Amino acid sequence: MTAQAWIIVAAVLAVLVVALVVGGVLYRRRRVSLTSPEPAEVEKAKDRSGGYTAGGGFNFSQGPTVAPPAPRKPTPVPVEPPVAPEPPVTAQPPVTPEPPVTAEPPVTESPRAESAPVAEPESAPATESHEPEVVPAPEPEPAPAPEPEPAPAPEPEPAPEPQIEEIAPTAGRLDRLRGRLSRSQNAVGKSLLGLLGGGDLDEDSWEEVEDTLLVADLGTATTTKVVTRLREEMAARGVASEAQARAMLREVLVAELRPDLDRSVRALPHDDHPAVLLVVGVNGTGKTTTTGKLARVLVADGRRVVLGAADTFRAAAADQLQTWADRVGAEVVRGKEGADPAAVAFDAVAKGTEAGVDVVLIDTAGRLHTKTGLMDELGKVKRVVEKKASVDDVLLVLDATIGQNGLAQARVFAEVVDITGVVLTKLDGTAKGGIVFQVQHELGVPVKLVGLGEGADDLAPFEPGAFVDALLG
Ligand SMILES: Nc1nc2c(ncn2[C@@H]2O[C@H](COP(=O)(O)OP(=O)(O)OP(=O)(O)O)[C@@H](O)[C@H]2O)c(=O)[nH]1
Repeated sequence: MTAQAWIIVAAVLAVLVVALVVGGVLYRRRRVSLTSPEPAEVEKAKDRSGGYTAGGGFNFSQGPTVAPPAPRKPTPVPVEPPVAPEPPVTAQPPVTPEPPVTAEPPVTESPRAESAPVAEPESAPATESHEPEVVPAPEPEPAPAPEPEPAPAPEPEPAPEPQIEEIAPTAGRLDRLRGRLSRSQNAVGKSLLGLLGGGDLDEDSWEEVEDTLLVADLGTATTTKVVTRLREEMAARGVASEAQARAMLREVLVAELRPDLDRSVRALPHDDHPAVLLVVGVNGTGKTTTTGKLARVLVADGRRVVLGAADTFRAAAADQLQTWADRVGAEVVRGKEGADPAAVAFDAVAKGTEAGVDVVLIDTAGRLHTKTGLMDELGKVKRVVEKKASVDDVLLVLDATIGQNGLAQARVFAEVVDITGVVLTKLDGTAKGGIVFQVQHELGVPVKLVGLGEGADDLAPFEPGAFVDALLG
């Protein structure tokens, strides 16, 4: 072959290679991708918080990882799931009684449905043969009126998108809500500072200090401790001004609130299942409200939340929770009225795990701590949930306005379920915030959150320093 022939062959080969490469690229571009989107994209799609991330304030942590429950047997729940939808009843087409066909085996439901008589088409096929008929001469057909345009089928109304609300920033909540506390609390602070600021106190004045602390619901044990420490500090340092008195009082009260306690809400998910939080307490303390407010905080933090409406005694309670959930785009698992609360709680955790959410918050029914049966039932709720996943936080909701009575409730609840945190609600409406000291002292469990109003964002983390500042005005 001549050199010229070689050049021609090489050129043809080069053109072929280029054509193959270009063809390959075009083919790839046109192909429909069946791979799932990048995990980050999925995360983004699922995140309904609008990318809002709290800058601090609330402190979330992961609960201790408990060994997974033993592999479940086919029937893991000892209770009937309440919300299992009834199998859809498919309407059977009317069946004309047929003469019994003896040779055939008994016909089961579905073949029967298939063998249902098929409606004849209205117009008989043109090929059918008929007796010759006298057909009248066709009348001249009037010009066909223009067919009216078929009215477009009304588009099904799209279900109204629930209005997702904007959530107040979670950082610095207690600071912003401090005014709520101080309005009702700082009468206590003023009176204490008035007494201590004068310097040397006589016995009557110390008694007055004691009375003030008792009226503020600090309880006898805490009051005695606080007064003893104040007397020691006063003797050691001396107090010449109200500012010094304030500093000393603040130090003693903050120390009494045990700033070392872990107040984080254990709402961070585990590797293979969501965090599970149980919200318990007496009727009307603010459980549902707190569950809703907490869901908002979590959503604002970019978490995906499922709410379990385990208050099955009152349909209104589940509705109330549903409203809270709709406002932040969370999902609610609820049962029929009167369903077993333990089963609803179990279902909520199952649903949350399956959907890969971060947190499942379970709102339980209010119960009188004096009703043994109801309290036993609460224990059952926790045990049943734990067949699915460990409960990370059991939050006892206490109404701060009821003072000492709240403590009695706390004791009974603590016997039935291991309380791991307290939410003190309605601190905006009471001068008895001292119950915080007692609850922690009695239960050895930290107050983690405080409710400071009926507003959707009136929930704040509890911070001893900020609380005492509010108390002292
Ligand atoms: N002022 C004030 N009111 C609150 C606070 N938290 C809850 N509430 C109100 O307390 C009332 C009872 O709250 P719920 O959340 O329904 O109480 P619950 O414990 O779920 O009640 P049951 O379902 O009956 O057990 C409602 O009117 C709430 O708005 C708070 O921090 N401050």
